Amino acid sequence: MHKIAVAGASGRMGHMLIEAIRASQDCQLAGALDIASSPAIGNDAAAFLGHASGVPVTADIRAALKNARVLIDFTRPEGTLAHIRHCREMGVNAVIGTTGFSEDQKAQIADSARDIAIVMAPNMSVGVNVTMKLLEMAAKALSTGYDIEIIEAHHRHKVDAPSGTALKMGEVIAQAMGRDLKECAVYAREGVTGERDPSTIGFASIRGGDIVGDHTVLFAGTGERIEITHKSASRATYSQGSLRAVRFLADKRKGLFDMFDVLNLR
Ligand SMILES: NC(=O)C1=CN([C@@H]2O[C@H](COP(=O)(O)OP(=O)(O)OC[C@H]3O[C@@H](n4cnc5c(N)ncnc54)[C@H](OP(=O)(O)O)[C@@H]3O)[C@@H](O)[C@H]2O)C=CC1
Ligand SMILES: O=C(O)C1=N[C@H](C(=O)O)C[C@H](O)C1
Repeated sequence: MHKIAVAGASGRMGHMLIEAIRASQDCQLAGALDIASSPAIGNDAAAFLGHASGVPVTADIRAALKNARVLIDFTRPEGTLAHIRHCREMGVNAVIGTTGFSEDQKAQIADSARDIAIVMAPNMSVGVNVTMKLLEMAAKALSTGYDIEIIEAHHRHKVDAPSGTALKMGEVIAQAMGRDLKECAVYAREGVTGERDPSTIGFASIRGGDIVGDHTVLFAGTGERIEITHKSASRATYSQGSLRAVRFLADKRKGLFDMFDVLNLR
């Protein structure tokens, strides 16, 4: 049985994960963590489902990790970093779905992976990760003569932009084309921008309503354009992907992995 603690237990993804763990045959909820200001603190972690899991939501990270073998964390970068420090001390592996990390924060996570095993990915869905492979192939074949624009749309509550998935798509494309995303990304356009530099990769973010997560990469050439699109209709794909990552980590002691490793897409 995979004994799992969930951070951000009363968030959108926290609820999806607790539901998915409850429905699975091989996973068990072993801890539920949220920030001290959360109204869920002290409640049963599955109360929102009308069930009793016997696991209370706590703001005490060490209490949440005490009976767990792995932490699944979909919170905020500063929260994830604090949680991972405790995972490292207590020898608990981690699945990180949080997005919006700085380069320095990513380096801190990579350092923790010298002592514990971590799967970190901005998108846990199988479909998105397969889409990344399609993009790699398209980018190699369309490396000249096509302008690349990445358009993403998410719900009104999302706090980071561009999405972690859009940034990862940009990295995959840039790498396939021998470019460095840090040098060629254009995140905003306004006013007299001049003509488009063909070496750039543009990003556009839309926020509204309850859009779960849409990503389109446009390869715009002369006389034709190719659009590769993924649309999420439910967060269940993210929670199911996270449980696949938990199973993947079961025999791992240390190292930093992503969903390409979990899904054998490398
Ligand atoms: N990798 C993937 O497949 C996916 C990644 N994500 C990412 O996961 C993250 C969470 O998304 P979502 O569930 O929609 O967000 P929510 O805001 O619904 O949930 C976040 C949870 O974390 C808690 N939280 C907020 N700040 C902190 C903090 N500083 N420390 C600890 N906990 C904190 C929130 O508590 P409170 O509500 O009380 O503030 C809440 O319980 C985002 O970064 C998002 O981009 C989302 C979906 C899929
Ligand atoms: O915040 C979200 O909702 C999502 N965030 C992830 C991202 O930033 O890429 C993944 C998914 O698109 C949903």
